[in-house]
Amino acid sequence: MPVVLGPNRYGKAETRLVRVVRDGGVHHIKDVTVGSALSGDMEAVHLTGDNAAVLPTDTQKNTVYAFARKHGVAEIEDFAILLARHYVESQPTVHHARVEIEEHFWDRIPVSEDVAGERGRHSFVRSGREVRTCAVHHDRDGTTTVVSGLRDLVVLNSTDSEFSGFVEDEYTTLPPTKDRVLATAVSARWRHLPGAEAPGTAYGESYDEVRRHLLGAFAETYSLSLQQTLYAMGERVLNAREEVCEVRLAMPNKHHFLVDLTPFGLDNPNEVFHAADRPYGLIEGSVLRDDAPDARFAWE
Ligand SMILES: O=c1[nH]c(=O)c2[nH]c(=O)[nH]c2[nH]1
Repeated sequence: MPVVLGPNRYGKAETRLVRVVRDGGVHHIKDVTVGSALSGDMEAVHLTGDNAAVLPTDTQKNTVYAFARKHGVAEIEDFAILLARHYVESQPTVHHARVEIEEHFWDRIPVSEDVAGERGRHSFVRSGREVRTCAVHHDRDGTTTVVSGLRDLVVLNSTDSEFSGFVEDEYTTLPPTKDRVLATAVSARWRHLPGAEAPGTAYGESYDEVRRHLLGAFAETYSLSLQQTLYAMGERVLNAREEVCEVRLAMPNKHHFLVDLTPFGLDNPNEVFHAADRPYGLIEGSVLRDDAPDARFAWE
């Protein structure tokens, strides 16, 4: 039976890079995980083993470290754009590059003024914060797409959440509730309008603001379902941030079940919960401007 090569890409996944910037005794660290995936004239390597078109994944890893030294790592989107364009522009056989980066936050460990003054400020504790993400594509036709995001942003409302009025069939046992705990770990990705990748785009400020609006909408929405909360979060970002044209959210419903304490002669007025970890509801959705331009490969 005749077979053909389908879509393919290759690259180096999860290159771990930590960069230390020294400002006298005050140090700053940037901790990122970089993945690159290239595609283009790759028929020969798959069909005959001819590697002439292949920029080794080892070289891609080295490029990440060399670029960190040459260009620094400021906003992850800018670093990803730099790398993606470099692969396409320097390699005739590479037609398309995807670079994804995750940033892991560190907090400074407070030290007493005496120690800080004498020995500097160079101690950090890994933050319990979310992970910041981005995925950049650059294509030989000149198109660059930028998707920013975050994951593991864990949030909880201890009231102002209901879930009732749902379909009940012969398998339904869930009691309707007018007051429940609503908790989730938000994964959000947002697509920047084309052109947003122009140098100088303030990705850091954009990130902080989108995060602020996601949290604000979660906290301020009286929730009738996680689906409704998801939409409100996406809508808030789109109304507030003109550089964003689409928001995709994935939110696991981290169920909190009221524990039955009657065997112990105790009541439980919405106070003691079992925080279950699985299975969990998974609510996913996209919210976009009605005039959002075609996403092309942005989400791939
Ligand atoms: O917000 C919710 N949406 C659902 O679709 C659902 N289904 C369920 O069992 N609990 C919930 N909660």
